[in-house]
Amino acid sequence: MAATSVVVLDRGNNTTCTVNLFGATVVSWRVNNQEQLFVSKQAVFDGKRAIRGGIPFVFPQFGQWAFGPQHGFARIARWHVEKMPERLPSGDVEAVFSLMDDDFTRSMWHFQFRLTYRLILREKELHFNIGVYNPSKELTFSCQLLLHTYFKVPDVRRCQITGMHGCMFIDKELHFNIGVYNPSKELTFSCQLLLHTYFKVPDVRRCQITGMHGCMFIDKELHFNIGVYNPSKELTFSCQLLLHTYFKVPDVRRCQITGMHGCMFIDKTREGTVYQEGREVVTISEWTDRIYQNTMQEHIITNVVSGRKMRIQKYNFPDTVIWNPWSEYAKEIPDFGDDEFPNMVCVEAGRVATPIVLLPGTAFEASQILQVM
Ligand SMILES: O=P(O)(O)OC[C@H]1O[C@@H](O)[C@H](O)[C@@H](O)[C@@H]1O
Repeated sequence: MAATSVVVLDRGNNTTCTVNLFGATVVSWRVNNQEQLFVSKQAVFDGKRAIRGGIPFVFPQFGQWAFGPQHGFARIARWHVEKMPERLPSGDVEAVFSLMDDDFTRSMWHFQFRLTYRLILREKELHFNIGVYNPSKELTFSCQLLLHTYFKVPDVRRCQITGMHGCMFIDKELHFNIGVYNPSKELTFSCQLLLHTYFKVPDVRRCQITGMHGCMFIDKELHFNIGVYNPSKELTFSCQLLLHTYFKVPDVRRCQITGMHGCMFIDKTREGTVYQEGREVVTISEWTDRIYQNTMQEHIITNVVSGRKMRIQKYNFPDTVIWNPWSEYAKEIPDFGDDEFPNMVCVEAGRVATPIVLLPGTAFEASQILQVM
């Protein structure tokens, strides 16, 4: 498969959605031949760098990451086509993409995971359904335990043992069944261990003990340090998820964005200071990089392509990031034109402020609907 393989959902009437399998990046969404998404003229399609525009898929990390690239690996990983575009009885077109852990993802993040990304192209809408699964198996164990005690008796033929009357038995040994319960949620434990041996000596004042010369000591007991190793891997993972949507707009200075009023936001242009949004609508007239928390389920962006409105509806995506690099920061982005900033705004639905925690065998689902109004 070439680095830039694409899958096209075609609903007819020049309404299409194009997905590049590199990152499952939606690189185009045309409604009646009108492109709704911004892709930079300087975007690079080399199968290495994240595509600058469209809808990159941010997972498992939003922002800088100590273990891998900014915004995680999903946007630079090769996704699979789970279901090729198919026309539904409604006339809408559906396609499903997926990403699972492999050597590439495990080189940064050792967890097993599976992402499914279902897109449905409707007449004026694009639907996104995302599933994040943790397929790891539980670490609960079952076991048997027995104290195999040998009692000393003068003659076993003269012993009598009570307590078994009426019990079923399957062999000739005497089993003590003892329940063992593993109450752990966390898999990693820390503990201390000590063999508290009482040596019998005639007079402790005459004993000499070697082997401590030069050692630090904290009390008067003799400690034997024994390493204990828990070989289980962590199976529960936490992650962040975000659809980094670049909307195409004729002039970002004329856009208004609803749904943030009263929300707290982290302002990344002001060293992460937290503020509360006092405006009914957010407007953009400078470098903007904000993580709004617990935003409304719906945002409306005014003055997008052809002066229309764009509605964003989101489910299980509590946060909304708003980003525009403006002229000063645009210059620092190699795959973004210096003069392109007025023609885009990123309004990104996600779950980033508090991470998603997935125990083995559990799933998280979220969705977004974009609608041209
Ligand atoms: O250049 P990247 O990695 O695609 O990121 C673009 C922007 O993405 C936004 O989501 C972040 O809030 C910004 O801080 C970041 O600059």
